[in-house]
Amino acid sequence: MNRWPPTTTLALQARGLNADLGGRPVLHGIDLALPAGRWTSIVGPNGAGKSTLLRALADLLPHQGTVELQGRRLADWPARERGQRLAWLGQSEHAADDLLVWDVAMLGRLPHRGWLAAPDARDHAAVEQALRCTQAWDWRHRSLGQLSGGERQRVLLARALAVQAPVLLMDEPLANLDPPHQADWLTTVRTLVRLGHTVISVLHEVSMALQADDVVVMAAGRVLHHGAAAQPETQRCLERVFDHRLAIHALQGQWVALPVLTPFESHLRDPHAD
Ligand SMILES: Nc1ncnc2c1ncn2[C@@H]1O[C@H](COP(=O)(O)OP(=O)(O)OP(=O)(O)O)[C@@H](O)[C@H]1O
Repeated sequence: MNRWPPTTTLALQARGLNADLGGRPVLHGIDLALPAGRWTSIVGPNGAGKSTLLRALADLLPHQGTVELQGRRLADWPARERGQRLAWLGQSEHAADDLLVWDVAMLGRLPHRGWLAAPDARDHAAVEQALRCTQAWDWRHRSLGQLSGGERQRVLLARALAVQAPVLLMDEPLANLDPPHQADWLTTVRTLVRLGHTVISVLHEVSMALQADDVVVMAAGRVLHHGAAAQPETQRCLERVFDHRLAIHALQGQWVALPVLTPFESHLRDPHAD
């Protein structure tokens, strides 16, 4: 039987993490140990604090408490080394519309390049591999502003992949992606994990989140549960945190979350009534 938590090294560890937004506490003393070489999904209702937690883990947000990346406090890593080890894909990221797709992906190589140094062959190879992986290679000469929402998301994903970091944090990476590209993303994540990378993603699609090795369930700025996706305790916690408005079923060797419909009086009024 598989034991959980797995006895492995940690990619990221948070201790006593608190964060405020707009003067309001949003994260409340979060302790979290995220194992290396696994894919962890962070799931919870709207406003639970998932994005805030991810941003705090990436040190993109002022916070109290400590975060360690590969056993060393974030603040103690030289910026460049940290940038090589921790890649980030944010939610609805803004990037300059006039930048070419190639140049956006090349931004992922900045932590690997010397000050004002031109990209070398390794940078070119990493960018090409990332753009091909997200099937954005054919648009490399187009500007970001000429792309649809999903195409743009694939370029931003390529930028994160081009870093070739051992740890990847992704907030809503599936936003705007059609089903084939969601499936491609899944394949990419599985491949990265097989190669020893750590992936931590915030996902709204619970069925997709259940494909991960582990799931962190959040509500109201706290971690309610952290366990293997296949564990019954994890799945019951997910059903609970969404007020039993979804039910998790086994289907063809995968876990799927289906909506639970309850009869309720509609807030929509029939304009022809009366
Ligand atoms: N700039 C801000 N100022 C004040 N409060 C904020 C700000 N940004 C977010 N919040 C609040 O912080 C809480 C956590 O937000 P966060 O975006 O981390 O939640 P989330 O779990 O990622 O939500 P969602 O599933 O809707 O993306 C929410 O209650 C939200 O209203």
